[in-house]
Amino acid sequence: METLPPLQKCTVDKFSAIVTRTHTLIHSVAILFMLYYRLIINLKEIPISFLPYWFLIFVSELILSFLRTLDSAHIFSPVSRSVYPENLPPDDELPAIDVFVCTADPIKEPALGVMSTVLSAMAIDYPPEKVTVYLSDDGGSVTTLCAVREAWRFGQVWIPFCREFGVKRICPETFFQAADDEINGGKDYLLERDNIQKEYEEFKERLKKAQENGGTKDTGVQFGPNRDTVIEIIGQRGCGAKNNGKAKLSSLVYVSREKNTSHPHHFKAGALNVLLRVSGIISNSPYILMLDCDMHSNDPSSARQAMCFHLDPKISPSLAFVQFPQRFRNISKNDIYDSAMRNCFVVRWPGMDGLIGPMLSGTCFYMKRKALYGTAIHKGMDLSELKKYFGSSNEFLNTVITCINDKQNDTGIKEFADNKIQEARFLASCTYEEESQWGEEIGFLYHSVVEDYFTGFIMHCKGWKSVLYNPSRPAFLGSSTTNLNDTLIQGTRWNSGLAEVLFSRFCPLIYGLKSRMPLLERMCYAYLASQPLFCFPAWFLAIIPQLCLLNGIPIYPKV
Ligand SMILES: O=c1ccn([C@@H]2O[C@H](COP(=O)(O)OP(=O)(O)O[C@H]3O[C@H](CO)[C@@H](O)[C@H](O)[C@H]3O)[C@@H](O)[C@H]2O)c(=O)[nH]1
Ligand SMILES: [Mn+2]
Repeated sequence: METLPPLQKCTVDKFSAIVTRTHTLIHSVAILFMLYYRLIINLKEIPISFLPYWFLIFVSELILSFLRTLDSAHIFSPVSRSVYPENLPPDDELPAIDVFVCTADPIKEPALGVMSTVLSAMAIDYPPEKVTVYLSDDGGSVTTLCAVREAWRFGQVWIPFCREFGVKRICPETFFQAADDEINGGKDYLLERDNIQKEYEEFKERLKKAQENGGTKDTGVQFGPNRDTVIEIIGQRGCGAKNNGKAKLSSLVYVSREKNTSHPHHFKAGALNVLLRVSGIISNSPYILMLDCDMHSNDPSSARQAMCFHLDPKISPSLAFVQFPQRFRNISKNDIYDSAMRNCFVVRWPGMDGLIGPMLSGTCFYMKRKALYGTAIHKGMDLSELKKYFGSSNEFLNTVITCINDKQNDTGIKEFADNKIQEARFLASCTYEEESQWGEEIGFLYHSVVEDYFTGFIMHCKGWKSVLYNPSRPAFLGSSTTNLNDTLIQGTRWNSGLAEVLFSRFCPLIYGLKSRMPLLERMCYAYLASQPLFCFPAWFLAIIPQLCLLNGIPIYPKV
């Protein structure tokens, strides 16, 4: 049998595994000694008034030992991966990709940053007719709608420019800010660069005006707290005007779902599920790249890198998503709050990658659409069965059938009739999900505000796998929290979301056991879900030893 050239390789990092396992062993022995000391101590010798202190310290030590034990699973067998995109099938055989970009607040997430993400997504190195970019605007803002129209206009010159000169920094904002543009072009390049820079300044100016006027008056739509769906095909496989029409552009779609204060909107998970349905009837691509609006693409080759995993027949049948690490461009020198989250992306995720896969991390991942459609769905189901899961739109159900039969459209948007827009609006309405399994079994799950963690966990429980790919050039770059206030708000949200999972029937240690998730992977999920418990030892150990010291109460053995 002919062997195909490899698409990807996975290497176990043996040295790191030995070091970390030895460290875990030594650490565990120390923990056992400590627990032994607490247990053999004769409580009768301790004055009654000291007992509460002893008890709280002991509880803290137990919680920390428990967390430490769970944590050790992460580093059991770290792996690293490499890809060979040159071995991918020819462009016309590559599968189509939908890109989802989410924005929610036009003030906190300024239009220029959001449009940088949109433009960088449109400029990825992939056949443009196979890419459809969707912008979900949960803020329902006229400014964003105007801005995305302007972005399409600027894209007509920006994308041909990136293609022609092989620009890697495909986000215009970072391209023009950087001192070195990584390109060794001649006079032609410099001239063109100057032209594009002028166009970029004008584009920024137009965005600024749109922001000042609250959008221009001729948008033809009205937004408010209770508002209708707005879906607009901003551009459909257009051609770059400045390149004699040679360089094609991917399609761009704007979606602002219906909002009504009497219906729950389920935050980002709700927005993503609307995009899943709307994109289903527009382009129905088998793979989806998800990006937060502050996370732009920094390397055009990420799509091909991800396809090296998704198209590898050895791993692809059970592969749900390829996660890229989140990397940030605004990290301060000392990063005292670990806003870069190196503990996840550098240490824990590569370790989980050696088990059944890293957790879903909200943004920077290429997901297989089918994996979001639940495991209860199988080939041969009829429309009435599917309706119970996916709601009542026959048009959408047909796209689900195409998806589960692996017969998806590989060419992005084909033709787009007005009646489809009507159907798309119906799919984005706030009542569509009633009497369906959206958010329960289908799509992104609503059980927790950390929808990424929870959706990924359930996928792994159902037998799907994931991989982490960490290229040397960051594939995506975003902005992280940089001050204590924002870090605390974000931390509170994450921890309350994790607590929702920990104290529910989905508690990873129990639910994972029922669904036969491997023990080490279960421990990793349980570790993250148990993060909120850290607050108890943190409080107790920050207060009690000091009080005991001042009052002459011994809580540790004499040395
Ligand atoms: O109702 C909402 C709320 C948020 N978002 C978007 O969701 C993204 C993430 O929200 P953000 O407020 O920036 O949350 P972070 O804490 O920074 O996000 C991290 O944590 C989230 C929850 O786990 C993940 O979804 C994200 O991908 C991950 O980057 C942003 O693009 C928002 O615009 C919506 O679209 N609708
Ligand atoms: Mn964010």
